[in-house]
Amino acid sequence: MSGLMIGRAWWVNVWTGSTAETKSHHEQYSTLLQHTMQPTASIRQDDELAKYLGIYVAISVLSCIHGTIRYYFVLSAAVRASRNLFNGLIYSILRAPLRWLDTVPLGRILNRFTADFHSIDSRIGYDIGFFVSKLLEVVAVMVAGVLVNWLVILFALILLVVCLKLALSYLAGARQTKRLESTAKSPVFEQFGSSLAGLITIRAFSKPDTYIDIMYGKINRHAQAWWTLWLFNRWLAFRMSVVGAIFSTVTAGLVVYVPNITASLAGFALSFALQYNTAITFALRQYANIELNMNATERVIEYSNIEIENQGGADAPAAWPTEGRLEVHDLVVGYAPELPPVLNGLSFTAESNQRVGVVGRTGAGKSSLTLALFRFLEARSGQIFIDGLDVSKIKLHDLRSRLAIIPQDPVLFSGTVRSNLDPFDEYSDTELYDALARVHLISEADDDELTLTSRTATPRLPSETGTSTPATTKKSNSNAFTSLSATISEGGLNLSQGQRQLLCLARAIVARPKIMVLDEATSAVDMETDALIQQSIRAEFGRNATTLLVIAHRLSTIADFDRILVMDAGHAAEFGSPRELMEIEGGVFKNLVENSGEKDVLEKMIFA
Ligand SMILES: Nc1ncnc2c1ncn2[C@@H]1O[C@H](COP(=O)(O)OP(=O)(O)OP(=O)(O)O)[C@@H](O)[C@H]1O
Repeated sequence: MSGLMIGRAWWVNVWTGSTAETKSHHEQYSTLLQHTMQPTASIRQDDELAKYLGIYVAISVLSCIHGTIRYYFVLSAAVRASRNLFNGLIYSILRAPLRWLDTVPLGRILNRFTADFHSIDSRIGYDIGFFVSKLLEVVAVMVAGVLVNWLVILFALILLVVCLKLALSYLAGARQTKRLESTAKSPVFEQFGSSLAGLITIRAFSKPDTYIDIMYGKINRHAQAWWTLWLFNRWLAFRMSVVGAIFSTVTAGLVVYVPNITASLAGFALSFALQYNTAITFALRQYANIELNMNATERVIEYSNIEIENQGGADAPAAWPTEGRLEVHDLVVGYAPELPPVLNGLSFTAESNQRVGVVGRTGAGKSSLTLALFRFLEARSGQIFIDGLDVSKIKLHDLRSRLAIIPQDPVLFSGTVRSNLDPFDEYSDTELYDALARVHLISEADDDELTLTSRTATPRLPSETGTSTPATTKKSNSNAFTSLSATISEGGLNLSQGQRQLLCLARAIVARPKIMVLDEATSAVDMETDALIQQSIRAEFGRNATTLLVIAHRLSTIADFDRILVMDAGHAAEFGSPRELMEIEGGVFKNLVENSGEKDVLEKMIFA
């Protein structure tokens, strides 16, 4: 019989693993039951039995308490902590400086928002709750042990020390491996994101297999770390089970061979050994899990503490800018402290409502000027004044909300034509259709018709109407945007590049800012549509309305503007009216006009 008991204790510990807890409960109750059912009167009437039963009731009550703590305090605290972490991360990422966004790969940021937040949301709260519950169980079982026999506690302490030592050894290796595992996940995200973005190019060059191999390589590197982590886990689990089994076996041996031990104490000691072992094993494993998953918290906090753009400053007057006068004084700007400046003492002034064209060779600093205007690049020295107000002294939000830009790469969001044109729902349908007509995404005839009707046309995708090619004529675009509810997919991918630019232009027309920057905003549309749009820009942002800063690769776009800024190596090589610049012998602008291939047209525009 004693041999059977020892054997069973060993079997339960070594081979049942995670179900050991359930088994141990079963064990202790069946032991008690066996004792209760013993025909020996001395055991049935044993006073001690009542004491042990009382202890089990106390453990059950504690179990209810730790259940409550686990679900109502620990988990809800974890949810609150996760929400705070998420808010902190999103706040930082949205205000991260340009340089940080340039240098940190998107995959790393995605990893924080996906895998790390999965650990924080789903694992840590659960692990803490489980750890607390098992810790309380350990305490309860130990208290029960003290009440029964000090000898049992001696063994319990030995077991605790051995398990702690094992857990610490495990953590020393697993901690680093977990870091490696988290780091190895980011390249998988990066590779996936960039492959998706370049899918058409990859297929065009018939290189899908190469990219699949690269992807497998990155997945393998991640899997290596993940596999090693699980080996660590098994290492700990096996050793804990062996130690537990030894502890149970020794206890069972004591029960059999110690003279004068009562049946109730024997039953208690055995069930105690099993339950204590399970509790301590799970408590330590959960603690280890918490520590490893805290790695995700550490990574999120790291990105929440990045140096963000300076948001402070004075409030800009409510109506600012009223005139739209732009002055740039000796502006020096660089992309990073360690990089050379890309604007080197740039100076020019755009008077109120003037149209200024910006030209120059690739890399001359045209786009950098627009970034400096919006303070994506902070000035190293020099100032930008708008209506006499130094833009570096006002709140970033005030500055960026009062100016408008149409960048080289138009930005559209998944939604509808309406949500892209008017994200804050501030304008009527009539105004939005007018804007679409002005950029020739719908024809004037469509606009008139739509203005008269209720505009409840069924949403139609440009692809469904066969107009997914760039806007060319009024007629060919007439159906694409006739419903403001028409769907725009993520990044405007169901539109052509030219249509995306035009939609951005329509968005700017609706907002009617006092200063507007167009960075090669119509570079992807054909000549005919470009000419129509230029007409619209002149009509919409003409005299007494808006100061326009237009970066253009086609000289015809800006040839009749009020001022031309010719940039070279980050400074103003020439600045003046097109006529004045044409009179400079050997001047850069004059050279550009003469070598453009449309000299006659341009001269006609300039000297008209
Ligand atoms: N994100 C960046 N990080 C570091 N340097 C940059 C970055 N973007 C541009 N530069 C550098 O700044 C300089 C000016 O670039 P910018 O894009 O302003 O030129 P550009 O005149 O607009 O050219 P393009 O007509 O080709 O758009 C270039 O030398 C370029 O290498």
